[in-house]
Amino acid sequence: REKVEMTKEQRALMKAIVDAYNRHQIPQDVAKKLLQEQYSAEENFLLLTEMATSQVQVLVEFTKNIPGFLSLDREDQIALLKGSTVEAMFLRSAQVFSRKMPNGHTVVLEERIRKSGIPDEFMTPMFNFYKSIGELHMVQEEQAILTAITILMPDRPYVKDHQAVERLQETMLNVLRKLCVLQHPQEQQYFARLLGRLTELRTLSHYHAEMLTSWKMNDHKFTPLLCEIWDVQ
Ligand SMILES: O=C1N(Cc2ccc(-c3nnn[nH]3)cc2)c2ccc(Br)cc2C12CCN(S(=O)(=O)c1cccs1)CC2
Repeated sequence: REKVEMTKEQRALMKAIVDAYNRHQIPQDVAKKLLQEQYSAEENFLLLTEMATSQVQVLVEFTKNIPGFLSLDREDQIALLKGSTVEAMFLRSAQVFSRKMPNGHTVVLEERIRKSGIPDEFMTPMFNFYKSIGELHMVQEEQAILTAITILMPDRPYVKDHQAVERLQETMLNVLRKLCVLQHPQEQQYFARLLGRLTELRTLSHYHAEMLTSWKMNDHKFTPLLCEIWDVQ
């Protein structure tokens, strides 16, 4: 098998994306609030909403730092952000949640999320996804690039310049493919497994859209940013 090596450009691109991914984190006090006391379902929901709002802000900042993103057509930039936020947020939540939270906390958070008015038929696929991400033991470079690949999905609704997005995503996929070979030499199909998670994310985002409707019915409140990005109300 030929020796896989990253080019100088690929290493620079990877560094830029990882730095952006790590630079923007949600304020830990928000996540900590979830862990503190026992709240009612409504208060839990409000905390998750607050956290989701910070997550979206963090994802917008991360996206702006993806090399090439800001040179895309402005309306396409918006279309990519709106189309990918739920998937990118769930991917990042699963990554951070399994890494950041000491075991005891995960149990508490799981129970808080369960008790926040999220329907069970959504909890199961969500936690299956979260576990399947944890089992991959992605290095942070893989996490950051996989998140960028999710955002640069050319087939999002209303994207006009399909080619331009495809070219950017292709560059990321090439870096991720090499990275997987270098980081997981024993697992031939590791790269394919990572991409398989993106399919699982699409299913989650369909569930999420359904949930939004039911939350809207039971007049759950969302922040202006989430209403804007999720077309709520
Ligand atoms: O909140 C979640 N969590 C807990 C969580 C998320 C992120 C951090 C964190 N810490 N530091 N950086 N990030 C900590 C805990 C989590 C964990 C795994 C998966 Br899969 C998914 C989630 C959601 C994502 C948002 N939804 S949501 O349905 O969009 C919704 C919005 C409003 C009310 S409910 C709920 C589940």
